[in-house]
This record gives sequence, structure tokens and C-alpha cells, in this order.
Amino acid sequence: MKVFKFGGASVKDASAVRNIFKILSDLPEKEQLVVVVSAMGKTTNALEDIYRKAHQRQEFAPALESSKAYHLDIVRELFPDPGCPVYAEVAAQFQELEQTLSSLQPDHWDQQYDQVISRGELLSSIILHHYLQSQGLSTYWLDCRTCLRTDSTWREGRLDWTYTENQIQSTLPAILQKQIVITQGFIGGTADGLTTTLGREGSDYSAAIFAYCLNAASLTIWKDVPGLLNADPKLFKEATRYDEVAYQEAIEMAYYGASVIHPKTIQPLANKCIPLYVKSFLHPELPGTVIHDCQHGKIAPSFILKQNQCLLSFKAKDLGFISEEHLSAIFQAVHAVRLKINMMQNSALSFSVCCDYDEARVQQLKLSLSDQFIIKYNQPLHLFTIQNYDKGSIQRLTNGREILMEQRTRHTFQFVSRPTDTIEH
Ligand SMILES: Nc1ncnc2c1ncn2[C@@H]1O[C@H](COP(=O)(O)OP(=O)(O)O)[C@@H](O)[C@H]1O
Ligand SMILES: N[C@@H](CC(=O)OP(=O)(O)O)C(=O)O
Repeated sequence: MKVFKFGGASVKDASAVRNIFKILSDLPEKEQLVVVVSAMGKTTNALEDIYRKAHQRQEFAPALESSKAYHLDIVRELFPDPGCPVYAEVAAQFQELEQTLSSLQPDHWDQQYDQVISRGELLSSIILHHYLQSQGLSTYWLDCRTCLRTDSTWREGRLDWTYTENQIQSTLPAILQKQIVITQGFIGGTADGLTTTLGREGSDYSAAIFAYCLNAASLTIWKDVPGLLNADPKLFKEATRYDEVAYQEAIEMAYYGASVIHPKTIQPLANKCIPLYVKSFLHPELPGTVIHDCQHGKIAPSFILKQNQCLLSFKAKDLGFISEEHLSAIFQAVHAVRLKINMMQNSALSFSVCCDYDEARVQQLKLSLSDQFIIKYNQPLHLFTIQNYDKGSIQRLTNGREILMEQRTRHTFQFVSRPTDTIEH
């Protein structure tokens, strides 16, 4: 059996949904398949905006109406018959969403976020399931919250692998004998029946969980790019495709910020040697990239940019050296506010970290450490990483930039700098 994952771009409008049917109908008839789908287009961003407004008691109705209209336009185009049950199911999703939004509690920001933001994947999977059925495919809509059990770490649910594996293995194989399973990426459920999310862009990870639990022959993630490239083509000219990449290299690329694959995706696949194909949904006939257990020589340098970074520096108030005790206090506080460190460096009197910028979390951190440290920060910044660097690739990227922090290991070169108008000079 195989697992396919379709991201937001591959369900962004009615013709994209039709294209999925085309890809699936080209498969051999007996192929057993789980299809994991993300929210349509930029729905998750739209829901975040609606949620923020609702939480701050601002007018959110127009933004909600616009998301509803976006989904309904797609539904109308795909289902000319207004009696099709998809209309009632989509309406019910929006009704429940409105109920949640109008009864928000002032606290529990992260918990309520998950209850709201998860609607995007529920909507897209319902629409895709009904469309594939209307075209003659036999599909089964699975509410993945019944299988993917997480703890209640809101916005970044941690998976209960044992429960999830048992649940998936005891329910799905029988269904897969007869039907294609359509389910949601990005979301899971707690033992109390609440919804969790797995971290932004987490649908790839969901697909890897299904592939792992079902011992799939492969996972394919369908993208708007021809495969895994050595850079984001939206930012770097002349990005080139890798034919094959080893698991470890792909883990590193995702970790450093290559947003084409969620960082947690590869590990479960590598543990069972399940190949991951990155393929173009626009050109499904092309080979794409395979990420698997392979040995090859040095691959072309890859260029990775993480935006919206912040450089924090900590100095002990007594002007003492940065000791292990200081570092321990800093790490505990960083962990408590859930800031993500991407690079760090220490000198005699100060310790610096580059992390994803989140104003509220940075302020919380400053508050919790202000007794011991003088804390300064600088943002917005860019973090560049070059894997498999050489002299030319470093020159190409650093040229004309002011570098605020830099680090080099045998394979990886990283630096933090201020944003400039163009990525390449
Ligand atoms: N190394 C890379 N190779 C290919 N695409 C990349 C890479 N790094 C970033 N991207 C970006 O990832 C995008 C596809 O991922 P994403 O937007 O998450 O798709 P979806 O939401 O449809 O799953 C591409 O359009 C491309 O701009
Ligand atoms: N919809 C979620 C999960 C996801 O993975 O989406 P995509 O596959 O479109 O990156 C998000 O945008 O974060």
C-alpha cells in the first residue's frame, strides 16, 4: 500500500481538486491508498487571522465570510447538484466554527487555536472525498482524530505512537482492501476528544505517521515544484532538482528550514526504510526526487533561508563569565516559553541565540530572566544555511551582506544577517 499527501497548493481551487482525481485514476486498480490532505490554498493563514481577531474581540465576520465564500465557490464548481450531501457537511463545519469563535475564553489561547485552525483540513478532506466519490472512486472519509492520538501540547501535539499504531493497524487494513482512505493532515486528537495540531506545515508529518504505521511501500508528497531542489525556486534563481537524496541529508535540509518538507517527516520513514517521493502534481509523469537509504558522492550545495529570525544576547548582570549555571537558566527559560533556537554562540561575557521571532514569547523570556541578565534583541533577521558548501557558494550568498553571527562545520555554513531587497546579490 502507498500513502499520498496533497498540500494546500494541490487543493487550492476546483481544477486542482480535479487534477487529484486525474492522478488517482491513473493508478493501478488494486492499489491500496491513504490520501492525506492539507487545508485548501492559504486557508490555515486565513483561519489564524480570523482566530486572532475573534480572540482580540475585533470584527472577524467579514474574514470568516470570505473563507466560507472561498470554500463554497469551489464546492459549487465541483458539485452542480445542490442536493449533494457535501453542501450540508461544509455548512455544518462552518456552523461549528462560528460557535467556537463566539464562545472563546480569554485564556487557553493555544488550546482554542487548535479547535479553530483544524477546520481547514476537515473542510478540504470532506470536499475531496465527495468529489472523488462523485467521479466513481470508492473512498472512505476518516476522521484522523480518532487514530492520531496526541498529548495536549497544543499547537504541537506529541504523538502517542503506541496508541496510534494500534488504532491505525486495527482499523485501516480492512477498509483499504475496498476503499481509498481520505484523511486530514496536520491534526490529531487527545484522549479527552479535543483536537490538536502538529505544528504549522505538519501534514507531511501526518502522512509519514500513516506510512510508518501501515508499513507502506512509499510515501509521495505532491508539490508545485518538480521535486526537492537545492534551493527554494521562489527565492533563488537557477535552483536545480536532486534525483535522489539520502535520508540524513533531507533531515538536515528540513531542519535548517527547507520548507518543502516538514522537519519531522523523514525520521519515521527512515526507521522503516520507506522511500519518500517528492513529485510535481502538475507533471506527475516526471520522476521527481526520491529520498531514501542511499550512498552517493557529495551533492550540489543547498541554500536555505529562514526568515523572521531574532538574535538575542544575554549578559550576566554581575558581568561574570557565562557559566554552565547561566546557560542552564537560559535554556530552561527558552524551553518554558517554547522559543525555537536555530543557532547559538557564546563568548566570555555574553551568550547569543538566533531563534524564530515571536514577540510575545520573547517578552515572556525577557521577563523571566531579567533578574539575572541584561537581554538585548535584534529583529527581523535572516538565517542562511549552506549545506555542502564550497568557496563559491559562500561568496555567492555573503556578498554585500552585513553578517551578525556566523558558524561553520565540516558540511554546513550558517550566518545571520539583516534582510536586504534581494536574496542573491
Ligand atoms: N529545497 C526546496 N525544494 C523545492 N521547493 C522548495 C524548497 N524550499 C522551499 N521550497 C518551496 O516549497 C514550496 C512547496 O511547499 P509548500 O508551500 O509547503 O506546499 P504545500 O503547502 O502545497 O504542501 C515550493 O513552492 C517552494 O517555493
Ligand atoms: N494547513 C497546515 C498544514 C500543512 O502542512 O499545510 P501544507 O501541506 O499546505 O504545507 C498549514 O498550512 O500549516
